[in-house]
Amino acid sequence: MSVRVSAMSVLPPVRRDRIIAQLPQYFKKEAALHTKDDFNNKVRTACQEQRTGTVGFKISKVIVVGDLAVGKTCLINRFCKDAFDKNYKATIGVDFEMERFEVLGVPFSLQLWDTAGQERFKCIASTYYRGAQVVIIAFDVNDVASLGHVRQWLEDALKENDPTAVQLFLVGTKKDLSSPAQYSRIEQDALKLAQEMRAEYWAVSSLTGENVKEFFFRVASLAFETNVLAELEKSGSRQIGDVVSEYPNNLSVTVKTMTFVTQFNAQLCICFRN
Ligand SMILES: Nc1nc2c(ncn2[C@@H]2O[C@H](COP(=O)(O)OP(=O)(O)OP(=O)(O)O)[C@@H](O)[C@H]2O)c(=O)[nH]1
Ligand SMILES: [Mg+2]
Repeated sequence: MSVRVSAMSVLPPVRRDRIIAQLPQYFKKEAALHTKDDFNNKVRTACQEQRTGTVGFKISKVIVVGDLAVGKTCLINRFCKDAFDKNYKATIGVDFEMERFEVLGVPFSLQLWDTAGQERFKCIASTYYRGAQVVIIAFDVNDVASLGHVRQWLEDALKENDPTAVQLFLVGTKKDLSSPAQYSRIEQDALKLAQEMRAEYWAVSSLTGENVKEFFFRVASLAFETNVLAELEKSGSRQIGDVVSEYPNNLSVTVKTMTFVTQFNAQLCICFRN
């Protein structure tokens, strides 16, 4: 019995508007994490053949950082709840939302961490930065200073994470408040910064909803693609009998044992349901 089937049957089905079958396109070609038209071929094939290992069970951590009142909470609320609040309520510490997707037929979840931008809450928030696969740095396209602080936010977020493993996004918010001329001026600087940081650039409006869904779909898709590729690399180099994990007390887990544990967990899921 397939482990994937049992896990899916325990959870409610993924919302129909969270199903991703095509790779969502970048916002700006000059500042994209990659510019390919479609998912990596190996990833597509692995999904078709149900060879995605543990990816379907994984939850990828995404942190959203940036100056106070740039619109981090509104961005998450627009996507997760399709809601917008014009009144500012500062985030105290952190908050998080879970979003479940189905990418190329495989379940995939993002845990979206909304952090505080206010200086006095920053030290609480920063303790939650660790273990992020995706870092989203938000700035207000109508506030040059908030763009100027992006590097500091990046530095703080990367202190707690492996800089080579993190996927970075730079997001300009409140696009609805800027005129086309004003916007294109700040966009030039933002694109330059995104290129230097190796981040993918987006501009959104949580008030109108412009680009919000497209943005999060792109985040989910690129995080998923990276996870499947990593999983394929791991399983490609793994042979039956190989030691894949060493515990301090000299207990080692072999590939054979791992398979047994996975099957055992799947059985448990089924017992739990019944
Ligand atoms: N016009 C417009 N206003 C927005 C938009 N996004 C957020 N705002 C407003 O900006 C203010 C701050 O938004 P929040 O989402 O609370 O900001 P935040 O970044 O979470 O702030 P902290 O939690 O303090 O870090 C609120 O009054 C929002 O209504 C937008 O896209 N357009
Ligand atoms: Mg907030």
